[in-house]
Amino acid sequence: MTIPFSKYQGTGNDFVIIDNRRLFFPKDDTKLISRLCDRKFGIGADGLILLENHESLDFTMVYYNADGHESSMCGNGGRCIVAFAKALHVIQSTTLFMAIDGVHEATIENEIVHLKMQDVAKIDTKNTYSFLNTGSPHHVEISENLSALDVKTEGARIRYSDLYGSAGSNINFVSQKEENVFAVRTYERGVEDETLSCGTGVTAVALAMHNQGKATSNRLQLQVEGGELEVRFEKDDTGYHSIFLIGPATYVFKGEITW
Ligand SMILES: N[C@@H](CCC[C@H](N)C(=O)O)C(=O)O
Repeated sequence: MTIPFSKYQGTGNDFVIIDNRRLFFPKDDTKLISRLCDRKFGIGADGLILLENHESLDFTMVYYNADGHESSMCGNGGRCIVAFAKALHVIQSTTLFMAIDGVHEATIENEIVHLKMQDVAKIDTKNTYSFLNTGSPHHVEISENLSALDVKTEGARIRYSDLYGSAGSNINFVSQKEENVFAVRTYERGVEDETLSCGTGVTAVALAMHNQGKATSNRLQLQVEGGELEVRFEKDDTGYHSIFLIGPATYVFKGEITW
């Protein structure tokens, strides 16, 4: 069997992306997917994404974490599949596509993708953290010493705690740099490690910081280990809407696996 693939990254969150419009990919083969994502025994990636046909929209995005299991929305993966769809000539510079959390609108120009995220009506804020769903579940917590933090150990402790049960959560640690600028490090569920960036994660951080009154603007800069992202949004009585995740989505290389 031969599987052609492309590798893309969005601020260092990296993905194997496969054109599955002919539905040839064995979608239930968890071992194969985790092997392809393995950094020593495979191509290496935080996740694998399939691009498939959709009956009325431009395409469907199917997202798997590096552990081989299909998961909830991936913001950086969403930006990368838009770049991939453009390279395949499936889209030009604007698109509407389907993902697990519903329809997404996006534009791409010079590798910069503006991806519309799902509306967020509810943010649970406790003493030390906020929890919200931006397409994937996110715990957001301020860290006094972000650069020295052992994100893998501390993230795993919270992810597997009674707080989130068997479903778990992604865990984001945040440090405020300026009024509307935040540094973020994320432990990703399904990768079970820190990644260099998480799109739904920085979206959650931006909304949580605004909701807690720590940010004044509706355009926040998020510094992640792999680069910089921007989140824009509107807020009214129903919550946060018109949320956009903005940043680069970059082609890395392509190849094919044969076995
Ligand atoms: N990398 C992602 C989030 C991917 C999903 C996450 N690991 C989960 O299972 O919830 C992003 O950029 O949003």
